[in-house]
Amino acid sequence: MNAPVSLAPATYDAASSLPTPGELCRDLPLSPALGERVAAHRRAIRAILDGQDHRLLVVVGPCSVDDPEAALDYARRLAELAPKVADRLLIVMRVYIEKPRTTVGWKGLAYDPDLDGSGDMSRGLHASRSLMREIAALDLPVATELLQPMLAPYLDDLLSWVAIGARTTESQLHRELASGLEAAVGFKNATSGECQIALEAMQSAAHSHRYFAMAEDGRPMAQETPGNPHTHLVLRGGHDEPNYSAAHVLAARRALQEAGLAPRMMVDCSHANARKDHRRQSEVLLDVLGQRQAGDASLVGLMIESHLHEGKQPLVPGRLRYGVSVTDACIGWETTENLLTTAAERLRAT
Ligand SMILES: O=C[C@H](O)[C@H](O)COP(=O)(O)O
Ligand SMILES: C=C(OP(=O)(O)O)C(=O)O
Repeated sequence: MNAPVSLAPATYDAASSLPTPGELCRDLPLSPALGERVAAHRRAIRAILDGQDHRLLVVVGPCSVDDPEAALDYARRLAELAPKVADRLLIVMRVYIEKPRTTVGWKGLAYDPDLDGSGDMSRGLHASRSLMREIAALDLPVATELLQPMLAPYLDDLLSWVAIGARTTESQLHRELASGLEAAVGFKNATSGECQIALEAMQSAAHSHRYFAMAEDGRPMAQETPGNPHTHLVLRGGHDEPNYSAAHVLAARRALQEAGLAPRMMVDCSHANARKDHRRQSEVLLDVLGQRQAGDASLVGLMIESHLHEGKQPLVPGRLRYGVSVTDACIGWETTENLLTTAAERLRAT
């Protein structure tokens, strides 16, 4: 007879234990003033999605945070620029602390803050929450991709916009998670380019769910969610084929309307829309701006992958260049500043 399957780990290593969400949030609390600020950021994003505010939502920042100091340096520059374009753009910073990988690779600050495979996840969680707190305190709304549902209760009080990525939009777990978030959620089309799964994700997330979750004290709990009405499609292209053209946007808008969903979309200027060449992001952005100027109000947002310096670098511990992406290639700060300033000017002229 087979031995009964044991679900307990063979050995328990105390060094691998993590803080509970409650413990981390007590160490790095959300002050009432910061809580108000996050609430205001969320309201501003919802107003755009509801069509009450006609500014363009721009989610911009590094592909991934590998160095919190460089991310903060970037955030300070962005926080200085944001008020100068605030009449036309609502700037939200990408603070991506976990990364989905096509096969394997570094999975982000939360998993491996030392970037050397040592995987100090406890420190990774601390660094991630601490950074998000500092960025929100600069009055920049914080955006992230929620990939591991267990991480949400460690961070969700700080998030104003959440991505469910191309590799997880079809996952029921992520739809359940989105249904309980107060932040707005963008569902990306699949890596194949298929958009239908994102529409289905929006329908699912709008409903209430009951699912397996983790409470503040780390205990499993049955989580009830109210449903999230503030979701939208993110067009990111697929298999190196862009999907931001006016024809693609029209097709997506019709599909949303036929599904009874609000016709609101964000275009990700990077990924397959840029055919994985970061320099093409400007081209995509200018095209989308042209569509907006021609009157397409369903295009409510843009996403840009940008860091302090252009390009990307291989992840070689001890030999990393400051402010250069270790995941997807990004545009540099000067290009970003010019692009956002140009975008605001063009929208003013419309
Ligand atoms: O934006 C990030 C990447 O495109 C995604 O995480 C996949 O990365 P990979 O193909 O380098 O693993
Ligand atoms: C991983 C990302 O995007 P996608 O899910 O579109 O590949 C990202 O925006 O970092």
